Amino acid sequence: MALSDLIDQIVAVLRSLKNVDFFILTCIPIIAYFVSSIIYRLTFHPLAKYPGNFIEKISGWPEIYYHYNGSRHMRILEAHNKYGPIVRVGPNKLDFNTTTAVAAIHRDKSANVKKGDWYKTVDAENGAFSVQTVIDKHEHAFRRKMISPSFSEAALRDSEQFIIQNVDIFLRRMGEKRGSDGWTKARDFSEWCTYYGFDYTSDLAFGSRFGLVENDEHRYLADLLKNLSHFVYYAGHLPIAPALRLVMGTGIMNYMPSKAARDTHKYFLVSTSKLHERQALEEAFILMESSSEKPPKSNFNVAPRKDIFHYLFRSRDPETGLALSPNQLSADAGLLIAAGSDGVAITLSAALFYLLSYPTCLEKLSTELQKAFSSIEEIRLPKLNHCAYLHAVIEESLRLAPCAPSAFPREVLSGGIVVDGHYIPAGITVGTSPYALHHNEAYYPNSFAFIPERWIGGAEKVRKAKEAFSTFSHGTYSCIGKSVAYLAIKLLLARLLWRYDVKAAEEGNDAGELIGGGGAGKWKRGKWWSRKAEYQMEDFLVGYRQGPIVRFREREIE
Ligand code: HEM
Repeated sequence: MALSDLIDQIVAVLRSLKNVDFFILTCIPIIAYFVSSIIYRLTFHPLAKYPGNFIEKISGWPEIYYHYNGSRHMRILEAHNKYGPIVRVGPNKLDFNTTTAVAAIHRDKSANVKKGDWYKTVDAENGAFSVQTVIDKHEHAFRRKMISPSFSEAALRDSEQFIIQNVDIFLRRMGEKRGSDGWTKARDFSEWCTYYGFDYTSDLAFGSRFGLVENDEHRYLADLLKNLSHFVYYAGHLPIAPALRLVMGTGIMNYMPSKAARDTHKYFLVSTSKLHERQALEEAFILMESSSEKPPKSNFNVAPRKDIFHYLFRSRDPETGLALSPNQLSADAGLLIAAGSDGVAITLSAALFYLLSYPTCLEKLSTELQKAFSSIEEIRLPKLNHCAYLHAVIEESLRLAPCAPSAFPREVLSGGIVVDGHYIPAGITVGTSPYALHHNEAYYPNSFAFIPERWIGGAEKVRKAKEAFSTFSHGTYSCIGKSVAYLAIKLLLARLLWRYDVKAAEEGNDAGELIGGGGAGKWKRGKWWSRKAEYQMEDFLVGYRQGPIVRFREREIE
């Protein structure tokens, strides 16, 4: 059909409409609005001069789709490679790929920015913000002060023995189901590390483990958290987010058409019920202490452990004497389970993937561990922190697979901000993306290669690498659990490789590649996940992953 025939037919249909006047009166203004806003965004908008993909300059929808589809981190990197260090990634959004921008936006504690509105959706289920999602700067300072005692030196020292118990349970499971050749059956290491993440975190936060490593009763939690991350990641940017927040935390969530939305609701019910369990123990103990009649020995007359909530229940604002509200405690409970589990699990899986891909690095690390420790029990602090190569392997894994790979939104406040010599006015969202920074060749030459040596030796080389390293973020809002994370990663990786030989499993991998990399397993899904030598992640706020699929064999101890 010729174009003119098609147009004639459309006109005929329009003419046949009874309310043709109404149709024209409503359509024309809508079309005019869209056309004029596109023209404005490309011409007079304060970000008009910045480079970026056309579609992202004129609309925020592509970015929402990237949040949904898991490819955001790789698209941002591609945009930087194409357009340079400053890229317009949305009509009102800039992403920077320089260490000077990291300093201006994150390291500078007086930076004229606040957390973006997206944070409002993350904890809407709890009716209160967590320490991570609270937007008001003074309120955040208060929350950070309240949670700090849980992450003191003393608390870290206390937590080591509990992490070790979790590591030992994990190692026993890894050694099960051996064949006649001594090698165990194949297992998805990322899945088991996720279970470990939930177990050690619940142990440190609430003094009792979920027990995912031992049995499957609570393994559904892994899916709940993945779906929650995915849901809040994209839904927090939807134009209907304010309305959505009104129903979050209510029973309506159980009837939402999206499973991810329903799972978000379930996740917070579980984290809050874990908190209530811990609180009941605390209250029963306090009651027992104040009572003149001591009850027979039971769970309740043993002092609860000095876990994270032990400190949080006792924290008071020194000026007002205020404690955290029940909703604020619930929000922190949900955050702590998520924050403590995923980052550690991703790093461990990525580390094993790269060590198997780079056998000389594996050999070097194993030798360091065998030399440093004569028994597995010796593998603990402070000696653990003297293993330079172990530390370098972990830094390199955190660099290549940063747990939260894309920028967290920071909104410029009234008065603007200058970043890399550019004045950015109020209302614009700015950010730096760890995945893009970590693949910036100026800071990490041969950036896709796994080179732990980047983190050892030459002072200038290491200084440069550290400056761009953004996995834990920087400044006021940086990760408060960083030392716990390093301890949980180091203890598991060192004890695992001290005790077991490890190899990639052969089956399930028709491309002959290590699962976890592009080209293998589920990652056969197109251009964004095609780098075969890279540990692949889907960016759903935190990275979701698969593999490596591995086997273990008890090492012969000389
Ligand atoms: C490899 C592991 C980890 C990584 C990569 C990581 C990364 C991060 C990042 C990037 C932030 C800043 C988020 C933002 O700007 O919105 C953050 C905040 C936070 N993380 Fe971690 N984290 C890890 C482990 C942990 C652990 C083990 C805990 C506690 C048990 C924890 C607790 C927190 C808390 C409470 C915050 C909020 C801090 C604040 O806003 O003041 N994280 N983390």
